[in-house]
Amino acid sequence: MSRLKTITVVNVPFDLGAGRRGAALGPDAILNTGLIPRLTSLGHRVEPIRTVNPQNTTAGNSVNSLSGLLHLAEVAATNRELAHETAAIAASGGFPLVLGGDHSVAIGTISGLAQVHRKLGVIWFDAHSDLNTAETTPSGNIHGMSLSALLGKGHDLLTGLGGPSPKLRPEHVVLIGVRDLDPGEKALIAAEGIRCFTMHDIDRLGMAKVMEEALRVAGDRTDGLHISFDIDSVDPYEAPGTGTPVRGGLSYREAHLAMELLAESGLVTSAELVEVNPTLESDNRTAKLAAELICSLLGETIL
Ligand SMILES: NC(=[NH2+])NCCC[C@H](N)C(=O)O
Ligand SMILES: [Mn+2]
Ligand SMILES: [Mn+2]
Repeated sequence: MSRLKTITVVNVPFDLGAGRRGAALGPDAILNTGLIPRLTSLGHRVEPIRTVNPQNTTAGNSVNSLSGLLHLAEVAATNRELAHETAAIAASGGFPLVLGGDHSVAIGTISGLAQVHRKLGVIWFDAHSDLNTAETTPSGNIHGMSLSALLGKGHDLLTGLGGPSPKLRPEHVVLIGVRDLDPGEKALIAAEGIRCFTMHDIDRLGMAKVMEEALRVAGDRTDGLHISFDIDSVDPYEAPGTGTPVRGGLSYREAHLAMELLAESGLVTSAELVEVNPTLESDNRTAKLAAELICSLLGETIL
């Protein structure tokens, strides 16, 4: 696959999947750093931006405490629309670049991609694993349930979105940067045999080795490779503007190295960058980091 891509940015200003508001401002903050001209100067063709128009308001809301899932109707409606976008872009051979929004948008992004890539590999960068279900969630926040939904575990409105469930096979999924797991998530990782590179593994092996193995799991014998990047995988010192920060994360260089190695692999077919919350910082530090990481993923190098 060519290193130069036709990229379509899809904005998803939605944050009802998270426990606090603000990530809906992420797409604008990231774009404001000058991301598009930077991508163009790398040689990519950048199509007009698409924006999913979610019902991102709690007025007349659907907080559904019976199902244990907060704002389920809004999350499902937003992701249905998003799935249409990513499916159409991928089907035309383009590179979908989704800007969230909270991490519940991965449900729509990947459900759309799965319509085109029958054996999609996913590398999921996150402090968390987002493998809760209505039964195991400590919060009710759907951004903590997106990966389990894609693996076919959870509410029908989420698992069945945009095509048959499951969207992903556990053997094609890799988690990187993990350091905060709920008990039910640990059980699911073990039961499904999901490859999980925790911060401990990154400390021991180094990021280069971790990426080599991650690419083998998600990049070999798959027909597409998606990068789902939760900015809270990076240490809060570098990425303070996010809703659920956890100490002890990826360093600035570890995060960039991971993106550079993915670019070198030539295997990546789509990406999303989520959980940037500009209301939690004053200097746009986290949005700038997000834009930089996207550029590294899409071929920017130091030399
Ligand atoms: N995408 C995220 N930032 N997820 C955070 C999830 C936190 C916690 N595990 C929960 O389920 O509520
Ligand atoms: Mn996440
Ligand atoms: Mn997270």
